[in-house]
Amino acid sequence: KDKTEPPALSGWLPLIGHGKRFFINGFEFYRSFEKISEECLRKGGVVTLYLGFNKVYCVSDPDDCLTVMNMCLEKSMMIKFAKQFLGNGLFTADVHRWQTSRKLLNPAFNQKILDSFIDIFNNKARELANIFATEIGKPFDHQISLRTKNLETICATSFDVHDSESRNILNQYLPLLATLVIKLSQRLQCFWLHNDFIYSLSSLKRETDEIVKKTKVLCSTMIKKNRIMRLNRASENDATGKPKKFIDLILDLSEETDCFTDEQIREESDTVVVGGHDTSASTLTFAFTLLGSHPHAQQKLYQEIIRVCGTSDKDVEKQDLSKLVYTEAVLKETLRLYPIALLLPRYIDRDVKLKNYTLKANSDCFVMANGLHRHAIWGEDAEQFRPERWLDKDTLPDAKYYAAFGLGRRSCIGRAYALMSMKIVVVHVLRRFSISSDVSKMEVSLSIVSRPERGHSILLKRR
Ligand code: HEM
Repeated sequence: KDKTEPPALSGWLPLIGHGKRFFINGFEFYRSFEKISEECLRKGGVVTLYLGFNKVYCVSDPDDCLTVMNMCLEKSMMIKFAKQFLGNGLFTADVHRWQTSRKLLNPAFNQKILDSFIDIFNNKARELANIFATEIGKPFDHQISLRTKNLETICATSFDVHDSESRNILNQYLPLLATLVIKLSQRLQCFWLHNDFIYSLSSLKRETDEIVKKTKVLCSTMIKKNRIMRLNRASENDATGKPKKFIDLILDLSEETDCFTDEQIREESDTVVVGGHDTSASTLTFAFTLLGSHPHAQQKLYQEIIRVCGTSDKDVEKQDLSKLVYTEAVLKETLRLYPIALLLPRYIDRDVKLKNYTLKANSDCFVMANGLHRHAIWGEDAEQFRPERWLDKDTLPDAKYYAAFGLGRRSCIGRAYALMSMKIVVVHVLRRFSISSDVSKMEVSLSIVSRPERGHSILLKRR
């Protein structure tokens, strides 16, 4: 027996390996990965999982997670399934392409441009609170309006979408994106469809192609509209030195360099929309459910909000954001307990030496954010929702072990965007309503990202 090879996960079966742990519904899939990460932690932080004959390493030891993420920038074959839709956009791109695109697109997410979005963030958060106001006094599923508003926000900050035609596009976009995520997750879970040839013969491929086609048309229409508007505005952005929105930056780059073809602009645009709306919507759904079940934390949060932003309905201002320390702690703690990207899949392109084992080249690896976030480094209360842990620098583990936005160089480009926009939503909602809920009833499901699926409803009371 090769002592450098990590121990196998329990429950291996001939031919299918651990495939049974995948071929299940979304709730069971989430639960399955909770169990895998528990076993992984018990067995020392690294285990091997087999999907048919394919080997996938699962890693949750903090230092080993960092080693993998620093050494391996290539995404695993399973992430590349999403290329059918996102092509060589940042999230799915091969490393070589990714390096160029990431450098060119970083400026679309810098602090200066984020600051210019503050009015949009405030307006959208206020609209959301107005929708919540119609639901007072009865339990309701806040996830639906969060998804809709977040999609509107990401599109309003990345593109110019103002007229009724653009709004019409957005209405069609949301259900198509939701269906696509389900279809891509189905391929991930049916491990025999990981083989490109078998997949090419499947009805799932044909159905997915159909939805991809429709989604591409919507995004391309939005890009075309922006191209025309940009021509009409001439080079106004350059003249005034105003920071460029994502779409203006990428259209300029496509003219100045040969880095982005029309299809690549579409791929990057869809990537930003997909990466930017559902993740924040799920995080806020978790956060409000957790706050509703932890009145003490909610009260502390409310006190901070009225101290920094006041009780009136005025906008959150730029200088308020850094003072919303507990608000940020609540969001980080939510993502520690419920990381939206439960798994960070990487391709192991060379032998990777870990503390006790060696991961062999040409295999896949899941860096398990849920295991890492519940590791002993977080203390004995790692299972509990305790935003205060973020305020105590003496006991808080090093920031490099927090994987909610990924680890290492290939982490989330929208991290600062996400924290800023979510803080503003929390202020607008908490200032107007108190929340109650029962997180013990919440069931989480995993389809690409994790999301609350049942039992997460909240009850609002006007303050
Ligand atoms: C709470 C909100 C968010 C969470 C939890 C989140 C999480 C993540 C994670 C974990 C990754 C890395 C995945 C990996 O290593 O395999 C990632 C990548 C990415 N995210 Fe986010 N994200 C959020 C919000 C956003 C927003 C608002 C945007 C856009 C405005 C965005 C755009 C992206 C993009 C484009 C990538 C790919 C980056 C690259 O490979 O260079 N995300 N995100």
